[in-house]
Amino acid sequence: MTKTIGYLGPKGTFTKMAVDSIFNGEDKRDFDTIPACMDAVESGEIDIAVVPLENAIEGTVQLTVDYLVHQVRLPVVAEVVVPIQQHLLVREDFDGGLMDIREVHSHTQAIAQCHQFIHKELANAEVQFASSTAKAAEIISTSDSPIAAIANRMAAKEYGLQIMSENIHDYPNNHTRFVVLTKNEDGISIKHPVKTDRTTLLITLPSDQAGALHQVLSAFAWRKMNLSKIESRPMKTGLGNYFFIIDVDQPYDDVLFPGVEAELQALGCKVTVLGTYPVYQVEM
Ligand SMILES: O=C(O)C(=O)C[C@]1(C(=O)O)C=C[C@@H](O)C=C1
Repeated sequence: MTKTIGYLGPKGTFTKMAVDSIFNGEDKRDFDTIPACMDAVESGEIDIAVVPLENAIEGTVQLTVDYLVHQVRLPVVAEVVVPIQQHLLVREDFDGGLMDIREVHSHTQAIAQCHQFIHKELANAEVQFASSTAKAAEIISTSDSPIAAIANRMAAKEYGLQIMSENIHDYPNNHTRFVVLTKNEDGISIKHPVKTDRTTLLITLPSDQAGALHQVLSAFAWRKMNLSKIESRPMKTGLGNYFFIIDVDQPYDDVLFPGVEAELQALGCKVTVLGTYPVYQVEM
């Protein structure tokens, strides 16, 4: 049966690029926000959501992580890493220079990835946040004011815009990790070589215990389990209360992971497995 896949729209977002790079003919539906996309999987309206999780320049997409942890606990079943190239787009009929641009529109993550360019090259432009990079492109395509969007090449095509400056992200090695969320992974087939396998854990420490984080990390260290990310986020229950998200670069197994979980539980930690999944790397 055809699966329905939700993504942050409209057409031309980086998330849509991520979806197209791993899924072929499925039914693809765009949503206005990342939470709306995840809610639609939770309610059963769609089968799969693909959402951004982390960017190499700007770090964690906090909205995704917080919504996943606090609102809808959907299993992560795959990850796709996509190269991100940000371009400055203007209407075809714009014939001014960079200093003539009065507003620059984009998603918060894209604005953050291009801070230096905006600061140095767009000194007369006011930053306007949009719900996605493609939404920003759509907005500027309908305005005859001297305004620009930061978005990708697909958005330029989709909304009939010209690329005024290419690759304006502040650091060249720009990639975003997207995760595939679903309640039922049966029938999902991704035809792409798997780069690695990863397991993501959510760990809550016992409150105010000296050396607790050190003990947590030791449980992985002496088993020689490689951690590729550790990040703390507020529990939202009061200042000083945090949980940790830990990425382990190996698939869940029947020996090492249950051992870690038992050890951490004995320390008073709460451990939840958010997913164990293949990671796909897309080249553009
Ligand atoms: O606005 C988009 O195009 C998105 O798909 C969202 C998003 C993000 O939230 O990180 C995805 C990848 C890029 O890092 C910039 C924006």
